Amino acid sequence: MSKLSRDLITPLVRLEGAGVKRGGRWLVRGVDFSVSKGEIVTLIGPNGSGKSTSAKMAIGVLQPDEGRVRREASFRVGYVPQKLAVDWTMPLTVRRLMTLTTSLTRQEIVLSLDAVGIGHLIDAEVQNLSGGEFQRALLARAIARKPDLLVLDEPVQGVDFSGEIALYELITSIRDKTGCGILMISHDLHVVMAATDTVICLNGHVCCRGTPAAVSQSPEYMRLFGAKAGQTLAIYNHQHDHTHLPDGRVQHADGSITDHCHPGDGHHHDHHDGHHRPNLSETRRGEGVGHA
Ligand SMILES: Nc1ncnc2c1ncn2[C@@H]1O[C@H](COP(=O)(O)OP(=O)(O)OP(=O)(O)O)[C@@H](O)[C@H]1O
Repeated sequence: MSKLSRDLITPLVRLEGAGVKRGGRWLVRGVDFSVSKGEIVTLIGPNGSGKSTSAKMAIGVLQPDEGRVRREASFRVGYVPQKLAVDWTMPLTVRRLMTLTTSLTRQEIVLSLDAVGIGHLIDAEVQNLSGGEFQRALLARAIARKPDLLVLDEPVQGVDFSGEIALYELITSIRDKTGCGILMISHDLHVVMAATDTVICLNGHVCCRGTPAAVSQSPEYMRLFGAKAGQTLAIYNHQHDHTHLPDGRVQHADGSITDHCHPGDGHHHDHHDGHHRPNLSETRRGEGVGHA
């Protein structure tokens, strides 16, 4: 088999029925997804639904307590964390931020900062960066490692709408130029990067998965957000047939409550085709559908 065709079919990472248990409680269970080279996978789901936990299993920071995670031997990860454990009372320049955990040459630092459009901020204090500039600095830090898999935990937090579009364009161009796989955690339940190949919706398990809708093509969407937004963002509109209650029980569409999900519920692994197809339709940004 040629290297190229092997690369196309061998995922960089694959989670198979993976779960993490802490203090007698399953944080996530039955998580199945993979990321291949050049592929963009976006995890969505409410707060506490297991997005970060699943991403941490993918990169090996957390070991699964059940199921398994297969990783391509010796692949390199670039990780943009949701939070950075930094003492913000201490002055810190962008240059120093780049080398907090890895050693990089000056040229590697300059090239990475230039690649994300903030080469001029190399000596700026991190505390003074705007939300968008800070996210770019974190992105530069991750791509400096020349990763095969780039993991981005909420890359657009603290960034306004036009900054969000610009960041998503940047992430897509990094994928196009380097061919790395991207695993992204989205802060939004319904709006994802249009270039996403697969959306995985988590709620303690995989509730549903699919491609983002081509809403971005609709004239109404373009009128609302402009043609540029349409190229960058897409709506993932989906409806679940059950709700996970805070105490771990499950409320079904008919109002009944059980300890576990029914076999016919929107679990990916209970469906014959393996996928619970989302209902894709034209929805405006911010118009939510009920999330289970
Ligand atoms: N080490 C741990 N011990 C116990 N519980 C944990 C641990 N780490 C995470 N959790 C819990 O696991 C659940 C999933 O957390 P996780 O951070 O994966 O969710 P998330 O979907 O990324 O959330 P958010 O959108 O708020 O970032 C949460 O209820 C969290 O409190």
